[in-house]
This record gives sequence, structure tokens and C-alpha cells, in this order.
Amino acid sequence: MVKVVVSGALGRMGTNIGRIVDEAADMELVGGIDIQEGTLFGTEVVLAERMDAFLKEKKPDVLIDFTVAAAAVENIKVAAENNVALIVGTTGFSPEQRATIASAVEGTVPAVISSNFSVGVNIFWKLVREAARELGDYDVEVTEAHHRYKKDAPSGTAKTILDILDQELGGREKVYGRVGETERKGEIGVHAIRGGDIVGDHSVLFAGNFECIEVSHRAYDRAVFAQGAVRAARWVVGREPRIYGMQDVLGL
Ligand SMILES: NC(=O)C1=CN([C@@H]2O[C@H](COP(=O)(O)OP(=O)(O)OC[C@H]3O[C@@H](n4cnc5c(N)ncnc54)[C@H](O)[C@@H]3O)[C@@H](O)[C@H]2O)C=CC1
Ligand SMILES: O=C(O)C1=N[C@H](C(=O)O)C[C@H](O)C1
Repeated sequence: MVKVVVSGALGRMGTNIGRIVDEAADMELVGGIDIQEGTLFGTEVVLAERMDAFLKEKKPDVLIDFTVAAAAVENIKVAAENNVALIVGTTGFSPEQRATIASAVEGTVPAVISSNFSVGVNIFWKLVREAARELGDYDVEVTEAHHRYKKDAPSGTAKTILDILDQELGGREKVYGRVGETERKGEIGVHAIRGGDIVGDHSVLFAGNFECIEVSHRAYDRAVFAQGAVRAARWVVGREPRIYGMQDVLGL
């Protein structure tokens, strides 16, 4: 039995993950962490400040964190100190926060950290890389759309797309939205749409003369992210203590 604690337990992703873990025959949901007390599928959700004592009491194998960046950094440190493996889906980390996470995790616990746990997006990233390799002289525009409650922009998935494009196209300037007189040069345009209950859309447009290619992914239900995170939780237990990506879980 893989024993799981969910951090951000009362949120959109936390509740989806709680349901999947609760229904899994090979997993045990042992509780949740949030900034309010509550319950998650019959288990106790305790306040974030009680996390250290809660992990010592429940001794989970894995903590799955979908919270906000500043909170996740602290949660990761506490989990690593308690020798609990990590799945981190939270997005919006600064470079400094990423460095803090790396020093807490590397050599201490195994952690799968990904801006997107859906299988489809991990394949989409491969397709974007392949297109960028072949279409280096095309103009590139990245667009993402999410629900009205999303806190960070551009999305973590869009930032991963930009990392891939940087690797393949060599660090082009990024222009975030355009207004007024703009002359297109060699930049990558980045556009974030927020509204309603959009689960998560990403697209990369490669525009040449007389043709365009658009590579896109649309999530219809956040269960796809939750299922991926739970799959990663099964995979991470017992691994070498370092940071992994979802591509390691999927063998891509
Ligand atoms: N990697 C992926 O596949 C995905 C990542 N995300 C990311 O996951 C994060 C959460 O997204 P949602 O669930 O939509 O947000 P949400 O706002 O519905 O849930 C976040 C939860 O975290 C709680 N929280 C805040 N501070 C906390 C702390 N110190 N300790 C424990 N819990 C705390 C909040 O009270 C809330 O219940 C975001 O960063 C989002 O971008 C979302 C979907 C998929
Ligand atoms: O906040 C969300 O909802 C999502 N966040 C992730 C991101 O920032 O890329 C993944 C997914 O698109 C949903």
C-alpha cells in the first residue's frame, strides 16, 4: 500500500487527487493539508502549520502538492525533512524558489516535479520540440487559456513550452502580449487568456509564408492531471533521491 497525503487538499486539484487515491486498491489516503481544516474522503485535513507533526504521525510514503508556489516551497522542505517522497504539480515558481526546492530534494528524497501531469501534454511537448527543430525560420506564438481563478500567468505548461523552444531555437526574445505599434522581429509572442471554467488549453503556432502549423492540446477535465499525478506517486516510491519529470514516469 502506498500511503498518500495531499497538500492543497481542499482545492480543485486536491479533491480530484483525493478521490482517485481513495478509490485506488493499492493506495491509502491518510489525510490532507490545507489552510483550513476539513475532510478529504473521510480523512482528516489539517492546517499547514501542523504539517510536520502530521507527517511524523501518519508516516506517508508520498506527499502530493498542488497549492501555490510560496506554500509549496515550504511544504517540500518539510516533506523532505521527514523523508517523504514528493509529487509537485504546483506552478509559478521563481528561479530562486526552484533552486531552494532543488537543494531540499536532491540527495534527500525522490520527487517528480512537472508543470503538467497529463499524458497528452507530455506528448504535445515532444511534438512542439520536433516542430521547432524543423521550423527554425518560422514565426512562433504561444497561447494558453485557463479558468478565471488561475493565479499565475503564463501557465507553468507554457513556461515549459518556452524552455523547449529556447533549447531548440536558441533563446529568442519573448514578447508578452502586444499593444500599439509593434514591428514583428524574431521574438516569440506569448499570450495568456483567462475566463470561465476553461480547464487548460495550450497551443504553439509556427507561421511561415503561405502556411501555418498549430500544435495544440486541450484538457476537458482536470482528472487528466490528477490521474497523471497519482500514476507518478506510484512510480516515485523507492527511487533514487533526486528530481524527476513526468517524462521519466512515462518513459518518454
Ligand atoms: N502540474 C499540473 O498538471 C497541474 C498544476 N496545477 C497547479 O496546481 C496548483 C493548484 O491549482 P488548483 O487546485 O486549481 O488551485 P486551488 O486554489 O483550487 O487549490 C489550491 C489549494 O491549496 C491550498 N493552500 C494554500 N496554501 C497552502 C499551504 N500552505 N499548505 C497547504 N495548502 C495550501 C488552498 O487553500 C487551496 O485549497 C496551481 O499552481 C496550478 O497551476 C493545476 C492543475 C494541473
Ligand atoms: O492552474 C491550472 O488549472 C493548471 N495549471 C497548470 C499550468 O499552469 O500549466 C497545468 C494545467 O494547464 C492546469
